[in-house]
Amino acid sequence: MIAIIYGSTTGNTQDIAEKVAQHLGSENVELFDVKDVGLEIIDAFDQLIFAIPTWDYGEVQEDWEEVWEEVDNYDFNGKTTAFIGLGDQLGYAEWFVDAMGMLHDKVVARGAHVIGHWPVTGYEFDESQALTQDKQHFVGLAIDEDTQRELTDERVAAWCELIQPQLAEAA
Ligand SMILES: Cc1cc2nc3c(=O)[nH]c(=O)nc-3n(C[C@H](O)[C@H](O)[C@H](O)COP(=O)(O)O)c2cc1C
Repeated sequence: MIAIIYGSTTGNTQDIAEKVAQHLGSENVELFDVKDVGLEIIDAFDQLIFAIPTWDYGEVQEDWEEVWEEVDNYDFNGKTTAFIGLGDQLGYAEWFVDAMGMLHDKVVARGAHVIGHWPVTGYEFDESQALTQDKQHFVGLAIDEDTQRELTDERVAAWCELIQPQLAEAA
């Protein structure tokens, strides 16, 4: 089973988490709102997808903020992990999907095996904390419901196809 753990203030990240669950097959996925369940469920899953929007100029979303310090208490060794970040590349071009990068860095430091890097092609932003070292990829799926909503469905579908074989391998 795959756990998708999300936080969402205005519902966009929840929508994307649900779309990803549909693509991966609802029978393979359990969805958790971090506001309701916290992080304890991490221990019960070896395949995790974290979904997090960025708020307030490069800050993590409020429900993630509540559990932020606790992330460091978990051991992610042996866990296959992917990330989804929501943001607005025009309105917040200097902080685009920063929170995804911040969460990624914490989880990687605790041993996670990360899958699902996603090309920066097709996005326009100035800076992001969620880039790989060569700056050619995001560390996970970047979704912009504010300015590129029309691209969301194809991005979600393509990203799910990308991660699905790696999830199957890890299962
Ligand atoms: C006040 C405010 C601040 C925001 N700050 C950022 C930001 O720093 N970086 C970014 O990429 N997006 C930013 N956004 C855009 C949100 O991340 C985006 O609307 C996202 O889809 C919200 O997800 P949610 O509905 O799951 O909370 C901001 C939006 C608002 C309204």
